[in-house]
Amino acid sequence: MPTGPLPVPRTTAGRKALDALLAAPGEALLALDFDGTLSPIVPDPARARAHPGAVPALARLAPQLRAVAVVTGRPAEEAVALGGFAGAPGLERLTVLGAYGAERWDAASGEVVAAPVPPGVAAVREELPALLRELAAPAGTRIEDKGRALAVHTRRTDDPDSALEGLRAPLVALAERRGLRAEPGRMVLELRPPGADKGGALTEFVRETGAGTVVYGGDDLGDLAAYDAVVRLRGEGVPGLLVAAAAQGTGESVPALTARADLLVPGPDGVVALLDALAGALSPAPDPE
Ligand SMILES: O=P(O)(O)OC[C@H]1O[C@H](O[C@H]2O[C@H](CO)[C@@H](O)[C@H](O)[C@H]2O)[C@H](O)[C@@H](O)[C@@H]1O
Repeated sequence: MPTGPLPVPRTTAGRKALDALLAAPGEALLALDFDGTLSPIVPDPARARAHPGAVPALARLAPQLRAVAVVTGRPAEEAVALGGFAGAPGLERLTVLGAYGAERWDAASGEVVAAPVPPGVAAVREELPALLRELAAPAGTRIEDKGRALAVHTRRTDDPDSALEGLRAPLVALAERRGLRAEPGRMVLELRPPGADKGGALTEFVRETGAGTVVYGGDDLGDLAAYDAVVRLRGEGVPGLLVAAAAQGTGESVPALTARADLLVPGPDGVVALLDALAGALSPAPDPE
C-alpha cells in the first residue's frame, strides 16, 4: 500500500516521542480513541463504523509494537463490533478499554471484563425520559443507553449546541442527585459513574505492558484525561506523542484538545494516513530491484 511521508510533530516533546517509537517500536504503546478518531462522526451513534482503512493500518502496525489499545467511552463490546476488531488478522493482541476504562476486551481471550454498574445508573435510566419530556427537549434529542451510562445526544436537533446548553443544568442536577457525573462531548452529555476516565485506563495499561513510549490519539473532551496521563508519564521519563484528530470544516474541533496536541491530523482520514505512514516507516516496502 502506498504511504505518505511521516508528519513532523510541532513540539519538541512530540518529535522526541516519535523518534523513540521509530528507534524502538517494540517498546511502544499506540492508544487511540474510537468515535471521531478511528471512526468518522455520523448522526446516529449506532451507525458509526471504523474508517475502512483503520483495521488494515492497525493490523500492519500492531505486530511491530509492544501493544495497541482502543480507549473509548463506548461499551467495550460495542466498540469491538463497530470497529470490526474481533478476529482481524494482525490484531490478535488488541485491547479495547471501554466505558472510559470500566470495561476491557482482549482479542486474545475474546472476553469482556467489567466493573459492577453503580445503582445510580438504573435510577437515571428510569428518570431521564420523563425529565426530557418535562423540559420539552427539542425534537431529535436522543438517549443512548450504554448499560453503565446514559448519553443524551443533540446532534439530530435543529440547533445542537443550544439544545445541549438548554439541557445541561437539569441533566447535571439529575446526575449529581444519583451519584453520577454529567460529562460533555461532541453534541452529547454523558451521565456516567465517577471513577473511570481514559487517563486512569491509559496509565494502568502503560504500567501493565511496560511500554517505554506512548502515542495517544483522540478528538474530544473525554480524551483530555488521557492527554493529562501522557504528560504525567513524560514526567516519569516515558516519551509521549499527543495526536489530535481535528474535525474538518464542521466547526466541531475541540480547542481544549487541539491546542495541546503535538500533532494535528485531519480527522479519521488523517489518523489512518498517520498509521499507514508509521507502518511504512517501520517496514518499508522491499526495493523492486
Ligand atoms: O470515546 P469515544 O470513542 O470517542 O466515544 C465518545 C462518545 O462517542 C459517541 O458519540 C459521538 O459519536 C457519534 C457517532 O459518530 C456522534 O453521533 C455523537 O454526536 C458524538 O458525540 C458515542 O455515541 C458515545 O456513546 C461515546 O461515549
